[in-house]
Amino acid sequence: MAPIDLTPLKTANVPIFFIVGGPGSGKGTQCDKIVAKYGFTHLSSGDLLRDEVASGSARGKELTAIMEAGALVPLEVVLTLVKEAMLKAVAKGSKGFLIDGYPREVSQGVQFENEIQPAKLVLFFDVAEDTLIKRLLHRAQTSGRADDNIDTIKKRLHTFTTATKPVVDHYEQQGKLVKINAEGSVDDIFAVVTTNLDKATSKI
Ligand SMILES: Nc1ncnc2c1ncn2[C@H]1C[C@H](O)[C@@H](COP(=O)(O)OP(=O)(O)O)O1
Ligand SMILES: [Mg+2]
Repeated sequence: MAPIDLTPLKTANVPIFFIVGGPGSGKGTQCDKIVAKYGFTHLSSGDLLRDEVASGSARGKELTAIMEAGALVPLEVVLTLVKEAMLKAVAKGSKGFLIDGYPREVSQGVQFENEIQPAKLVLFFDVAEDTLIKRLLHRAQTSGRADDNIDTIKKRLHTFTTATKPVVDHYEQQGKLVKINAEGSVDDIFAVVTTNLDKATSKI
């Protein structure tokens, strides 16, 4: 496969925020609100993967089996989908990016930042496991997502705890982590989010 030319993305040099949190922690909900207020582009790696599956491509068929097992998709595949989506958005004048659900492992973050550009901040939505399970079972009633069932939820929580917690520690050590208690109401959480984004995006 030919390497992707990332020059337009690097030249745009818009801020990039990683959005991290367990399944059901409210990443999608908060990102919708951030997009409305700041005009950033929200890219959910899970959505990009599900779109690829729905497209029926060969790449999509390989992904189906992995996602149904609640496991992580190979790094190269996710990063390629993210890059393609970022290039499309930059061509349309994107002001910045919310990368939701990525990195899931430290190596994913390192590779992304080496190949594209460093993230400005990492927002971590911190929610207890029993709350996550409650929210996901509730979402399952309307989401139609194959992975919103109790068996897959438990596997995803395990995958999150083992693979993603080190991501949180990694960015904490770099001083880029914003840990947000996300047990409260959507609006209370968003107030904390905006305080941090305003600080990070102010020119002064
Ligand atoms: N602060 C909050 N309080 C209660 N429910 C919330 C919440 N934020 C999100 N939800 C609901 C919406 C969904 O049904 C479910 C999962 O939210 P989501 O935004 O889809 O999470 P994620 O994208 O992190 O998986 O929880
Ligand atoms: Mg989501």
